[in-house]
Order: sequence, then C-alpha cells, then structure tokens
Amino acid sequence: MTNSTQPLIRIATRESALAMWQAYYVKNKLELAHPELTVELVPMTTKGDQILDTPLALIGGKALFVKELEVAILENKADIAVHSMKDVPVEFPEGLMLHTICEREDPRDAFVSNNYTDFDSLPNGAVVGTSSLRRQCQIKALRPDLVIKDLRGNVNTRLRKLDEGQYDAIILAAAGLIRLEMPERIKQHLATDLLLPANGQGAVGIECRTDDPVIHNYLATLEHTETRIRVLTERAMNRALEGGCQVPIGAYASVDGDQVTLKGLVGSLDGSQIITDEVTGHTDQGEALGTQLAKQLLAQGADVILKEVYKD
Ligand SMILES: NCc1[nH]cc(CCC(=O)O)c1CC(=O)O
Repeated sequence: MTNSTQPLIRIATRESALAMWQAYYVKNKLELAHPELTVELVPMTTKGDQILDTPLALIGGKALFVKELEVAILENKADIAVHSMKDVPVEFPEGLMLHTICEREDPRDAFVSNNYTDFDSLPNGAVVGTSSLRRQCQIKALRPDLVIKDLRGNVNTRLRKLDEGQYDAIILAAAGLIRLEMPERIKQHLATDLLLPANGQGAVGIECRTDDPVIHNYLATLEHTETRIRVLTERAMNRALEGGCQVPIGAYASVDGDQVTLKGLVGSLDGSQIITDEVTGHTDQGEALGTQLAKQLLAQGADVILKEVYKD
C-alpha cells in the first residue's frame, strides 16, 4: 500500500502463462470484493525461468522460482506474490508469510498424448515425458517397461515438445491445463489413487509481508477454509520428510465433514519400491496428522529411500 487516498496492491509475478493467469485471478477477485482497490501486476523473470534445460534437482530446486518475487516484496517493490502451492518451499523467509490459500482446482495429474487415449493403451517401451521424480517413480511402478524422458519448461513449452513428437505422452497437472483453457488436451484424468498428486497441487497461495495488517485484511476474502486444511495437512507431511525441493513424494488430503484423510507416498526413482500409507483424524489436527504420517512412512523404509535420493 503506497498511497492512502487510492489503495493499491502490487502483485509480483512470474511471466509464464500460468503464473500470469494466477496473478490475474487474484487481481480480479480482489477488485470484485473491494471496488475501491487498484491491483497492479509487477511481472518478473526468475532464475528458474532462465535455466530451462537442466533438471531442476541439479540447479537447486523450486526456490529458484520464488526468490526474486520474495525479494521484491521485502524491498517494498511489490506487496504480494501469487504461487502455485506445490512450488512453494515449506519454510518462508523472515518477514514473509503464506497468508491466504485460495480454492483448489482439480488436484489430479493428467495424461496428455496425441496418439493414445489413456495410460493403459501405451505400448511397451513408450516414451513418457516428465521431470517430476514423484510422477516418475509412480509411473515406473505401474509400468516398468515405459521409458521416462526429462521434460522441462512451462506448460506451453511442454505441450510443444509433445507435439514435436519427442514423447508418446506427457503427464501434467490437470489444473494448469484447465486454467490455461486447454481442457481438451487432457485425454485422461489420472485418479489420485493411481498417481498420488504433489502436496498443494491445484491450489494457489498468496504470500505477503508478515507485518502488513491492511493487506491481510484485503486478502481475507480470498481464503478457502477447506483448501487450507487440505494443503497444510499435505505440506506438514512433506516438511516432516524434509521433502524440500525435487522429491519422489506424493501427498493428498481430502475432507469429509470434520474428518481429514491424508494419503502419502515415497518411492524409489526406478519404481521398485513404493511406500504408501494413510491417516484420518479431525480437521483441526491436520498438521499433526501430516507429521504422524511422515513418521509412519519413515518407519516403513522411506528413510532409506530418501537417503538414497538425496545422495545424488
Ligand atoms: N511444477 C510446475 C507447475 N506448478 C504448478 C503447476 C500446475 C498447476 C498447479 O498445480 O497448481 C505446474 C505444472 C505441472 O505440474 O504440470
């Protein structure tokens, strides 16, 4: 907020189509709820956007996509940042907080292909594009014959690489394709029990300065309680597994009345070992449930798998 007569909120955002869509989504919701408010976008290129051909795990992970945005807020060049929750590191820098979690879009992964109608119809040895260790380990467990090939870049880049014939199929979050108005690209929604999503997948979160009550007040109208419970439950599991950046970990929570059920998965990269478990409890115990499920997974051998993954 820079001007007391004309309230203004500046959104720091990456320039990818999906990031811009999410920033406009928040801008529109804020302006609808608060007609006196002006919301401006501050687009910026992050380090993560510039390094497109190196596997994420090797360049230091997802933090690269949010750091510039966070610095802009801390330096008061912007007021908030809008993130895909699954790209937000579990811890926040001093002075910043995750304030708002908006209503979740479809959390599932999507099977995308120009030649095949569904996952089961892929022939022996077909090439599947994904750079996500979580997707890789689960696909290899389901179909050890498939060949996983690295696939980086924003959603449109990934679709172009598929269309160029570099892959028989690719796996993308359904939410990204729906938001970018390409639902027809989704040949099959992969059930969460078949391919457990990433923590936070499909949800948008808003980060801002911890000490900024005026902004907090404006943001409150965008909050979605059930999504918050689900996403914080999932994130608590990842945090307890120390699953900071690129990890073969799935986490998915659903709410039924006052009960939340969390399913978790840790897999070895070749898919030869997959450890899954679930817990159910009261919705006001979500984060404790996440921590508990992480302990159960570790006790069942996830500790050995993760040690092996982090070693490389
Ligand atoms: N890792 C990139 C990323 N971050 C968020 C989404 C999709 C939208 C979402 O999960 O909110 C995507 C693309 C993908 O995984 O296909």
